[in-house]
Amino acid sequence: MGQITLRGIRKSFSGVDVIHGIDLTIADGELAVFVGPSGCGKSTLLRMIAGLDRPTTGTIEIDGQDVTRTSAAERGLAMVFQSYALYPHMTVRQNLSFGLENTRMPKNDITARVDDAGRMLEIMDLMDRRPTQLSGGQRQRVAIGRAIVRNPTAFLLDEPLSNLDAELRGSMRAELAGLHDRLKTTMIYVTHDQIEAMTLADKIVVLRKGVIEQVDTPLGLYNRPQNLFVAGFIGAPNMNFFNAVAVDGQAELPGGLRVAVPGNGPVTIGIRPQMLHLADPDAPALTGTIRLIEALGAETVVHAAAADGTAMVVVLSGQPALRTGETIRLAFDPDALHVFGADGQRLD
Ligand SMILES: Nc1ncnc2c1ncn2[C@@H]1O[C@H](COP(=O)(O)OP(=O)(O)OP(=O)(O)O)[C@@H](O)[C@H]1O
Repeated sequence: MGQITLRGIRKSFSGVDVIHGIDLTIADGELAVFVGPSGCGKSTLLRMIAGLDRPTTGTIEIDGQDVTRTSAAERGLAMVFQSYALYPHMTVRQNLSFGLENTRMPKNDITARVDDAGRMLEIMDLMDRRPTQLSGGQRQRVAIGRAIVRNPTAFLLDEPLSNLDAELRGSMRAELAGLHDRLKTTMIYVTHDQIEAMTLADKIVVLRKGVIEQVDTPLGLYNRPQNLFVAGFIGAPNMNFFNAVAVDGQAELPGGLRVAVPGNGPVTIGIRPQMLHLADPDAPALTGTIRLIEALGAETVVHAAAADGTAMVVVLSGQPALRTGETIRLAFDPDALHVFGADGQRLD
């Protein structure tokens, strides 16, 4: 089991509030990702779940038991950090078994667990090496192995891949997802990288300034962001935003294109760069002047500016014949629009 519930969690450091009241349940077996910009409180939240920090107010439950005042060691959780924190003077095998040697576990059982983890992570041939003789990816595997051998109720991972280069990060991400599929143990994973969050998570918790902005599946966040912050944070390149005024259920985009929108008064209309395509010559269109073209082969990223100066980014498939300085005329499916009110909340 490994259900984790946070109720009314607040945290202040020296009188400054950094977590403003968080209620959240992570189901048993779920892979939840905390994502948000630097300083939003992801690590602080994880450290409180781990028992390394105390909440100022609120309670933390694991499988229905209040553990708010329980020590880190007694919570049955395993934490993996960005800095692998391996013991440099010990071999890989010793690093893996060390945490179990202080328990009453028989030696044979320890060896069996360490071998299981070693096989799972494909590091059996590295067992006699010391951390300095390992690559960054191998070290991170050992750090994860050290968490696995403890057979924890849940894994808490704080930016575990951020020391690795982009390619290795991608393959380790896939390995972690595979590991979670096999172990089916609750995992909470902290990252500021929304692509990492999108590819790994069952559930994403988007944080900003110590507040939860939205909790949803990756596609739930992508398809129906509840506010401007989530809309702008999830998805790459970022969503395009146009300020407009809704009158009688209609608003005008740059170029004079009228679209149906819910509500009245000032609105922000969002369209993802991938949802735009070139308009037919005579059709009404969203228009802008092309500033920069990035030809990536399979797709072309066009940076343009509307007449009022609003920047927009368009991802077109293939290699359309476009030039900087030209006007680009764009169309989209009306369902692709995201409309937000003056308070930044989604309107439909
Ligand atoms: N021990 C501490 N004392 C004082 N302030 C702290 C302490 N730990 C964290 N903070 C503050 O709390 C806020 C949240 O920090 P936290 O490390 O949780 O953010 P984060 O989302 O994990 O950021 P990052 O992605 O940069 O690691 C920040 O403003 C930080 O300066």
